[in-house]
Amino acid sequence: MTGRIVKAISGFYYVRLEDGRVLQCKARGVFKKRDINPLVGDLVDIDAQGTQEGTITEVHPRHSALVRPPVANVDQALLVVSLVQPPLSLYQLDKMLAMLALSNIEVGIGFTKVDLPFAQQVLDEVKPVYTQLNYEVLELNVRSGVGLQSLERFLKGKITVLTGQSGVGKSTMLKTLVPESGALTGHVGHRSKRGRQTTTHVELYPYTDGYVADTPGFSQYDFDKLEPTHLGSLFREIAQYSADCEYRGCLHITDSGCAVLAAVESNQIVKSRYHSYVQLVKELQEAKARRY
Ligand SMILES: Nc1nc2c(ncn2[C@@H]2O[C@H](COP(=O)(O)OP(=O)(O)OP(=O)(O)O)[C@@H](O)[C@H]2O)c(=O)[nH]1
Ligand SMILES: [Zn+2]
Repeated sequence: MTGRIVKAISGFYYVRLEDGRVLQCKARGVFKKRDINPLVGDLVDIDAQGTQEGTITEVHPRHSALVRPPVANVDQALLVVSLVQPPLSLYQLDKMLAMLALSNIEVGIGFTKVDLPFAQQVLDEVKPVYTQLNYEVLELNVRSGVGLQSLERFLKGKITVLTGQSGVGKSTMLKTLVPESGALTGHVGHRSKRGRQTTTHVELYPYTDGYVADTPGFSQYDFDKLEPTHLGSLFREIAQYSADCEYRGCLHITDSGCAVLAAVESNQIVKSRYHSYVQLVKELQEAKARRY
């Protein structure tokens, strides 16, 4: 039988079969020897023992694997961002887009709380910036169900991780999409704020022949080790214009004659995006300095 690992806790893997049953499984001992570590998201073969338990006998090849959070075969992320309450931080948004680009995950942006005062104004300002960069942008009011059809289309048949800052509406969204989700685990990663950074608990919830993953968030660990000169490749428009930048190893911040700077001055690159980029270059330089 073949199934998908939807949860892993203390050496047990919870494998969901095509008929919807979930079996509690152990991994075969030989995996350790072969250095195979089954991950949530893996497609696996199992031998069932009775109706509740089984043994994982084979792990199918993965098309991707994230380390922090540990989850395999993720197709895309939905970056959940609230327009107001908490207020939109373009810097945080651009930083998370860059982090997801580093992990090589496709990403859509879900703006939430469109129903609240001033949200529409904020949306009108920022939406064109990101659609112009070819990000899929969803407008959502998770409480009342506005935008749920576009969300359903976005999630269909894919394994999607929900990510975003605290308070933006991820749990509300998950509860709306998968009403049982709250009852099952109580969102280990989300509820205990103090334990949040240390827990690596990931759970996949079946949704319209795909899965939605509830994760404690993406780690900054690998991002902080990034060379500042590589950051430009994670900003779509900066990557595009830096092809015309003649300086090797250019940070596109000070050199006159830099093609990226020229594009910023002529408004072909949006100023807020460039500000986020410059701020992040500084942070990476500081992180690098701390390492030596
Ligand atoms: N008005 C409005 N409120 C929303 C919407 N989505 C979520 N909320 C509210 O925003 C608050 C935070 O939502 P959560 O779903 O807990 O946010 P979260 O992203 O899971 O936050 P953490 O658990 O801290 O990671 C709750 O009071 C929700 O009811 C929305 O679209 N519109
Ligand atoms: Zn340059």
